[in-house]
This record gives sequence, structure tokens and C-alpha cells, in this order.
Amino acid sequence: MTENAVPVYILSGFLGSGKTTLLYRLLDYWKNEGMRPAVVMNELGDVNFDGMLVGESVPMAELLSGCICCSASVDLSTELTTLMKRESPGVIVIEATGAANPLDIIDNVTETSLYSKVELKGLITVVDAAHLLELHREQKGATYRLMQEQIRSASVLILNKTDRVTAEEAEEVNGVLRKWNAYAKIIPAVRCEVNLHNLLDNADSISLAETSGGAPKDLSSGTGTDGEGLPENEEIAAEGTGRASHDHVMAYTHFFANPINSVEFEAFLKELPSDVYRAKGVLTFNDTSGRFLFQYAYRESDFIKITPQGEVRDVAVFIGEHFSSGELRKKLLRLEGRGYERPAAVKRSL
Ligand SMILES: Nc1nc2c(ncn2[C@@H]2O[C@H](COP(=O)(O)OP(=O)(O)OP(=O)(O)O)[C@@H](O)[C@H]2O)c(=O)[nH]1
Repeated sequence: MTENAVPVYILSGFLGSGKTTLLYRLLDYWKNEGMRPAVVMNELGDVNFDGMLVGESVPMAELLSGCICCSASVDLSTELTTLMKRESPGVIVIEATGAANPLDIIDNVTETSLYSKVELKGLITVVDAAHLLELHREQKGATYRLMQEQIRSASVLILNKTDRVTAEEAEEVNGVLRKWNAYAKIIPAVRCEVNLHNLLDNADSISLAETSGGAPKDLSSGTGTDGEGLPENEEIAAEGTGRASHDHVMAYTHFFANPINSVEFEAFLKELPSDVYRAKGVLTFNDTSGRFLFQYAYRESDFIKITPQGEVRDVAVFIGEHFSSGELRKKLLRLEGRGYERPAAVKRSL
């Protein structure tokens, strides 16, 4: 590999598993080591909520409204090259959407390294212990297969959210990971609190090709559409395009015209159908001051008070499989005190 090539790490893991939590830790770690990290962030929705907390000192490239692995493959190479030229980073971390197939991203990065001084160092997959346990017991579904893919391609695995399972269950999930990936070190964690030096050491220590069974051959599939001209409150749904591994995933973006009641909103989150497995957004409530970044992942929600930089509207993105965006929209409009209007929905491939 090229001398002085900039190391690149890919963060993989299903929606809500804890990738962004790990990203913040890594950025602090590298900054303390005197390095200059840069980030490529990819979101399925139109708004980069996670990027809001990264801080201005970290150069960032954003790929929004699509999944890096199928619709934005050209963009990823271009973004990496531009980031290299513009910022001269010491290390780059790519946080893919939780719906991405990491093999495609590996291929993209390795292709970029043919003409730019970057070197893929490792693929870290974060696993939500409770979510995987449930899916493994059911043994079916596209989400399950995608998680399997993300685990297989990892050079190191973080078994996260172990606070949500018993010690016996953690053992059971550990066994599943070992079965699917015999090579990668498995590091159990809560909120991705791990020894980062060891993590990066382990990520580097084995070849990705060894764990993933080699680079993918087929790069041709996957079409994307641009995000221009989308109306307010938009539905993005996969319709037989893109990778088979996640063409079931859909996202609904809701823009709020009015502040809403926090208690009613929490009740709304509690009643979300199980097909909605991830949601996040920025909200203003009418019963408490300030603005909040909310997170919802596999039946747990979280609210953080924030002061967004620049103009940020109140918005929420819901991601899941084949849920009724019309139903969600109806409920959210009711929370806002707006009547139910006919959805101005546009479908788009992820
Ligand atoms: N209970 C529990 N919650 C966690 C843990 N780690 C992260 N979370 C929470 O889970 C939610 C999702 O975490 P993120 O780090 O944003 O997950 P992500 O993988 O980046 O999510 P996407 O960007 O949607 O793919 C947040 O509310 C976190 O605070 C953990 O170990 N235990």
C-alpha cells in the first residue's frame, strides 16, 4: 500500500445500533492524539442530524437522501477525493447508513485508493445485542440477512447495548457473531465504551478480504434518483432497485409547521409500529423551552437539548420496512393541531 496513505475506517451496523455514538468517541480520541480526523456521513433522510453534534472543527462530507452502497457510489469516491484535497486529514471515518451493505462500500474505498492516497484500514461493525437476539430467534427477514452481511464483513465487532440483554443472552448473541464471523474480535460494550486503541488495533490486524470472502464483484446494480423537487413531507421507498439486501427499507420525512406537546409525542413514539425501527429529528415542544434532537431506536427513545447552527427546521425522519407513512403523517398532523391533508408523497429508490 501507498506510503503515507490516509487510513480510512468504515463504521457499519444496522440502523440505531450505535455507530454515531462510536463515531463521537473516535473523533475525541483522534483529536487527543493530535490527529486531524475527517468524516463522511451518509443518511437515508434529507437531514444530517448526527452531523449537528460533530462540531465545526471536524471536516465533514455529507451524502444525504440515499444509501452510500447503492445510489451514491460515485459520490463516495468523489467526496473522499475532494475531502483529501481540501482538508488533508490524518484519518477518515465513513459512517454508512444502517441499511448499507458494507461490501459495496469496501469496494468503493478500495477503488478510490487506486487514484487517491487513501488506505482502507478496517471495518468496524456495531451490533445491537437485543435487536440481533430477537431477529436471530425469528431467523427470517431482510433486516436479519443484512445484519448478517454487516457482521460477516467486519474486521472487528462491537457487541453493543449489552445493558439491554441478560448475561446469558449476551453469551447467546456472542455465539451467533462467532458463527458468522470466525475472525473478527468481538468487544462487548454499553454505549460503545471500549478501549479505542485496542479497537483500532484489532480493526487493522486482519485483512478485510479474509473476513468478507473477498471484494464484491458486481458493482453494476443500484440506481439512484436525485432529490430535487421533493415536496414537503416526503416518502422514500425502495421499489425493486438497488441492492436486494435492503430494497425493503423505506423512509418518511415529516416537516413540522407547529410545535407539539412532548408528552403526546412520547406516547406517539411508544405506539410506533414495530416495522418502524429507527427515527430521529429536531423538534420544538410547546410545553418546554429549547429545541431537542430526538432519537428512537428499536423501541427506546432519547432526547438531547441542542442549539442547531444555522437555520434548521423542525423535522423527523422515520425509517423501517413497509410501514404506512400515511398513518404516521395523520398522527403527526394531529399532534401539530393540523387537520389531515392528502399526502403529497413521492416515492424514491434508496
Ligand atoms: N440502551 C442503550 N442505548 C444505546 C447504546 N448505545 C447507543 N444507544 C442509543 O441508541 C440510539 C442510537 O444510537 P446511534 O449511535 O445514533 O446509532 P446509529 O447506529 O448511528 O444509528 P443510525 O444513524 O440510524 O444508523 C441513541 O439514542 C443512543 O443514545 C447502548 O449501549 N445501550
